[in-house]
Amino acid sequence: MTTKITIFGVGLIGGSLALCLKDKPGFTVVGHSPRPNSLKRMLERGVVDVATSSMEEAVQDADFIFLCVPVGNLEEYLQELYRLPLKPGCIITDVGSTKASVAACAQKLARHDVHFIGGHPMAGSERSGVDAATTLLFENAFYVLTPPASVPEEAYFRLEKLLTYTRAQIVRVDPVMHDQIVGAISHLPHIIAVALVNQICDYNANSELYRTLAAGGFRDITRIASSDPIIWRDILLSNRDVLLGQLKDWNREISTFVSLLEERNGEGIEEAFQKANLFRSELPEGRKGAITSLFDIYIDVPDTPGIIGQIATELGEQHINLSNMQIIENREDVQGLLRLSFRNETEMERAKEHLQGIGYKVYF
Ligand SMILES: NC(=O)C1=CN([C@@H]2O[C@H](COP(=O)(O)OP(=O)(O)OC[C@H]3O[C@@H](n4cnc5c(N)ncnc54)[C@H](O)[C@@H]3O)[C@@H](O)[C@H]2O)C=CC1
Ligand SMILES: O=C(O)C(=O)Cc1ccc(O)cc1
Repeated sequence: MTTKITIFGVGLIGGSLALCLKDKPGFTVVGHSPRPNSLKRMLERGVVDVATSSMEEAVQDADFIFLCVPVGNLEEYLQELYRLPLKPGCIITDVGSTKASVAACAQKLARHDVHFIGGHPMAGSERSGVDAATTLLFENAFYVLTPPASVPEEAYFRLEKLLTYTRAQIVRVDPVMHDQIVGAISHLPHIIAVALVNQICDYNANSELYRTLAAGGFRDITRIASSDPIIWRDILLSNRDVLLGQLKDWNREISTFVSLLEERNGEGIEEAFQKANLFRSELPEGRKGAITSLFDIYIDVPDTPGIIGQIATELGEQHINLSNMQIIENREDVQGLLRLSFRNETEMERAKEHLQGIGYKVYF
């Protein structure tokens, strides 16, 4: 007997889930999109076994249905789904970055023959679309599930078992609590990163030097400001009430710094840094958090045409997943410094070893 898994919205997250589940014994992965181009691309990339624009065909006999569309579209998808004939016992889940609104919607629609369990894989990136999908995305990350009390344990365990293929750690959280916590550690930092980049963008209108000197660390800490505008518009609007409260607290934190500076209060500044230092030192290590870390190495490269392609091919041939690459400084006839970013330490270590082995000088 085959297990049919249907995915609506085969983009970064839907495509990565599809890749984790496809080719597993007894599984058939079906991708849905209303757009012919998306259907063609998901088949070309080989992330699904079957691609269809028919919602009825997609859900017919499905054991699991994943909604991986933007948060703002989850309600309309749920409403449509609940009108269709579904396999008794079918589990519907989503991957949205907020959980309270979708949980409330599913509770209103409730159907006795199917189970809705909200989900949120707490890993991702600033990139989007099926081309950015990867099997490694969820490895070593947390995957939040928010089952309502009405869902039988048997159904919860069935979903939990399926998700072991993502190699993420499942955690069970109340949806309202989820939105409070994820608002603070993911949504608020995205707002702050965008506001900070936009502030510097405005300064840059007076001198291009702002952009030039913002290389390196500034670029790293504001990576999340490059996230998809539609995905993030929906997340912020969905978690609006929580974020309005947290932004008030943020304003208070910033006002404290304004006062400390106005009063030239050096002791207060030291205390603020000490408090932050202590809390940061206690953050868990060795597991992906809500915001993905990048693992970077640097190599000297000659300034010759096609060098980036050569390095990418070298790593590709070793099946090493490169997340990003950038020339830091490259003048004609001078050695350039190439930054290579990886999503995990293992890939970074393999790249380091391989590049050293073929004669590159590697810095880390
Ligand atoms: N980007 C990230 O790192 C993470 C995102 N999420 C959540 O995952 C969901 C999907 O996000 P991503 O995969 O990043 O986005 P994406 O843009 O890569 O994929 C979204 C998919 O939904 C489809 N789609 C877009 N607009 C649609 C619409 N109006 N109606 C129907 N389909 C539409 C797109 O064609 C695409 O296949 C969102 O709910 C997001 O909150 C969860 C964890 C991490
Ligand atoms: O780019 C990053 O590191 C992210 O912050 C990814 C991310 C985006 C949305 C989520 O709900 C969870 C993780």
